[in-house]
Amino acid sequence: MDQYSLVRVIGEGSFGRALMVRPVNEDETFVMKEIRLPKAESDMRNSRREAVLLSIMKHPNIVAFRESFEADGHLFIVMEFCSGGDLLQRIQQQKNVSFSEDMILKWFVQMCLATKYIHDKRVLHRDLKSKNIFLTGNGLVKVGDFGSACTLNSAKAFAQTYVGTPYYVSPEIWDSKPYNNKSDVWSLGCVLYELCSLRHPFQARSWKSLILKVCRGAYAPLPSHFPYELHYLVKHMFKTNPRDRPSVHTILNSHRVSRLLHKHLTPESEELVKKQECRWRKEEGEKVAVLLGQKTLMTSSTAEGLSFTENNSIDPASRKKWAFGSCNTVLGVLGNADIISSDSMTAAEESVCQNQERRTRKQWDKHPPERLPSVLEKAQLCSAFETYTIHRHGCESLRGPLGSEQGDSVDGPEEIITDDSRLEPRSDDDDTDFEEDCPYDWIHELEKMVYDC
Ligand SMILES: Nc1ncnc2c1ncn2[C@@H]1O[C@H](COP(=O)(O)OP(=O)(O)OP(=O)(O)O)[C@@H](O)[C@H]1O
Repeated sequence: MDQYSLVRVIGEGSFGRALMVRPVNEDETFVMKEIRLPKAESDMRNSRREAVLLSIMKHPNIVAFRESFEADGHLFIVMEFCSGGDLLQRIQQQKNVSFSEDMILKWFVQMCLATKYIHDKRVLHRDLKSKNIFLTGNGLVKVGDFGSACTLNSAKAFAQTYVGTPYYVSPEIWDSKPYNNKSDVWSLGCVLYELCSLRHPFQARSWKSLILKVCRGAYAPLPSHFPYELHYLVKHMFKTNPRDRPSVHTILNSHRVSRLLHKHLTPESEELVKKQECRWRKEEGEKVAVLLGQKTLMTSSTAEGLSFTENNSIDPASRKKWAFGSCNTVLGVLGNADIISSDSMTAAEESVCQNQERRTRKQWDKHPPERLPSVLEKAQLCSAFETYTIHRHGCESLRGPLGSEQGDSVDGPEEIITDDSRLEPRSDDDDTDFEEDCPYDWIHELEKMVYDC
């Protein structure tokens, strides 16, 4: 700690603080994340995971790790400082002036390269959003915040809770299916959409409306001046069935947009793409797993059922298969649920609730989706989930990070297109090449949030 001097506090997250620091005798500044370490050993391992995962990510489009250490009950992670701030801030600075197509593609291709690198290591980021994507002084994109990331087949990941940021969460998560590489693609699609339209694709006034829009893949079309390839890409990234969504590898290599993206590669990125040609290698995943103290790795996502071996790891032969179709259960339940209006919330309820306590994740009860309407009716728009970011001012409606001052008028049907073909399953199993061990019981977490707040 003594080897760094504090320049300023950059911000505060649910975990602790982010500080700008300068090493003694050096000119360069860094970001130091100060994370309160929980007392329980298992929770401590979860906190350390961010440092471990960041330390193995060496890519020009991922925030560079410098070192990590522990002192006074805190974990400190020192990393590259991105002086251009995060993409959310950058979008907000635009004040409704569109980014150029060139700028969007230049940024997007870098996000894809970073995500491909992460996926090739058999890691899922699980919290890709404009707030977690940074810009350097010379305009390079850096993906950061591995606080929610996980590897495969980990009993620890199983014991840990995650929901993500609701505005970026894919339909399969709302439908309690496993998080997979395509869930990250969905979130990337949200970021791409934000860059193109300066608003979030799934703005809503209520939880119900948000989840329905996400599960139907219903979004307002991109501004028409964008090229056909971008419209086409967004449409595919928002396919409700993850099997129909392209992987990042496909987006970069064999999608209709790939050629356009390749035109926007920097010379360094071009080199990288050449090197990255080969897809994930088993040894890479094994290295990550070993680092995290895990024993085995999953290699397939196609076996039926799901069961645990005696040592609580998942039996590879029992991996769950995707159900065909999209989240009809959740949609069905929500379709009959009362509209939950955020207007009924009090100011106190809107304040950010930080639920530090993590408990072992529970499995679904017998009829999980039926719990949804009753839980959501009581749910407040507060961030019991660490990365949940919904800002609300005054007494207007629920708004996402990019919500306009006037509040949304997007709940009405007029602007929304729903492409029924997206609900049709298309077998593309090869491309959904890995997923998380087991779906989260996010409703349980929601219940905790409702009753603990
Ligand atoms: N490497 C970085 N370079 C520049 N700014 C950073 C960097 N990492 C984080 N920040 C900034 O520091 C602030 C705190 O970020 P951090 O990711 O630690 O928490 P958060 O995203 O605000 O909250 P949470 O992680 O709980 O969702 C944010 O304003 C973020 O933009």
